[in-house]
Amino acid sequence: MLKMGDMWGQLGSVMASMMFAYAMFKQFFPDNLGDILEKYGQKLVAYVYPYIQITFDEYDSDFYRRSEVYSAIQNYLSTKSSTLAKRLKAHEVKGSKALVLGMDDNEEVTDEFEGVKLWWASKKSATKKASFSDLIIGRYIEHVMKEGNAIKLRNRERKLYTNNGVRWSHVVFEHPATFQTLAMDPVKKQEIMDDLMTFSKAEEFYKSIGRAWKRGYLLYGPPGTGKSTMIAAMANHLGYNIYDLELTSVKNNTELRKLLLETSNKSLIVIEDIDCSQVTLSGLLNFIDGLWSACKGERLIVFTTNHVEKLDAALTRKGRLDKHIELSYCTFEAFKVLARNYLKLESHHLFPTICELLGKTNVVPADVAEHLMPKTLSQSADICLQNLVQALKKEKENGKLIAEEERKYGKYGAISWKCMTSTQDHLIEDKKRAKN
Ligand SMILES: Nc1ncnc2c1ncn2[C@@H]1O[C@H](COP(=O)(O)OP(=O)(O)OP(=O)(O)O)[C@@H](O)[C@H]1O
Repeated sequence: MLKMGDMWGQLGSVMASMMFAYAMFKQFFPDNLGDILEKYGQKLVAYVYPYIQITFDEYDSDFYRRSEVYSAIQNYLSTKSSTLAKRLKAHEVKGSKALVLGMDDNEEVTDEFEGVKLWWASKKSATKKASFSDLIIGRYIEHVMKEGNAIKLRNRERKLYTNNGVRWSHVVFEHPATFQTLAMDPVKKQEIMDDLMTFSKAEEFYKSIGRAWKRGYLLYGPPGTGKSTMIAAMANHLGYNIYDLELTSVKNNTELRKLLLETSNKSLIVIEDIDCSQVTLSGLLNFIDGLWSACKGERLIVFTTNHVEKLDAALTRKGRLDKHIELSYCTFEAFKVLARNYLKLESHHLFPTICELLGKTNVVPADVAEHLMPKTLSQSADICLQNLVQALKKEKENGKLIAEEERKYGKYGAISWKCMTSTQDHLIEDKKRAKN
């Protein structure tokens, strides 16, 4: 499929040239004035002709390989789809997720940067010698390079690595989760997105303070609250690969070191269910800390646990891991995201009832999502919401019974009883009947 956003993804010519000029001059001078004036000498041209033209070759003349600047420009122009060229070329690009369209030779695209209008054109033939200006070209090209490389990163095919012993193998990572579809408190969500973005752009900062460019997150919360979903959303947000490190198949520190040194930059290293591992988390962190200096580039390391209370206190104290994120039971705000995802609903007359019930129950987003997922093609949103209301009412009743048990038999008696309720609902019914 051809993607509109990739319209300018390929300049598709032997050479790309960039022309820019202050917009107001463009109104007073014909485009070919430069050629005319050039006949009368460079000095006169520089004095009268307001355009500056810079050419970027597709191939590096010394090494005969494709220029990185050229491909960053291609990526940058791929977002300038608002100014469509009339003649396009289709290209298949290695490592990119879709076929892209680019402008044909001698087509033009306009851009604006800090109030200056610029024209990009693709040409087959070599253009005349470039003249440079310090005024904006440095900053503009820096901007094009930065944006172009970021776009390339977002578009690249990403990978999910898993280890079997000391060997990484990978599949293409195509998890659809995004922060938009993640059900959680919107303020907390925005804070995490900002934190990730700040980290991904902080190379200079980390360098200036003499620290490795890495950040550690701890995600904790009951099963089904979205820890794995958040990891996928993080990787999609940043355009990073994921390394899912299975610690149980790593025999010793030498193996761990080998695996970690093989991870690439712009990656997210995940260690799930750390509370179930033989390795202590603080031991692992000490080891990793010593290792990072050998790794170039940025890495995020994410630990997950269902039982934060089991983790070493030395680890959970501030400063050991950069960010602790609790994923919790479904709130009404989180429910609204799920209703939007699954039922395309912004409001419904059952929403106030659901809001009240969620306030009185501990239900994880995975269970709410399960009820919102239509069971048949014809199942309506009304039925899904009614099923959810029924399930929440039942959960509320269970909660009341547990509180009662807790009063009678103490906390631990009630907890073991709660464990039974998830699989043996009939026992609750029996208890209820016995009470009546
Ligand atoms: N916060 C959430 N937002 C959106 N979907 C969610 C969320 N939490 C759970 N889900 C849904 O429930 C499914 C299971 O959630 P997920 O695996 O992310 O939970 P988890 O906390 O990682 O669980 P576990 O601790 O058992 O690994 C997901 O595939 C997703 O469909």
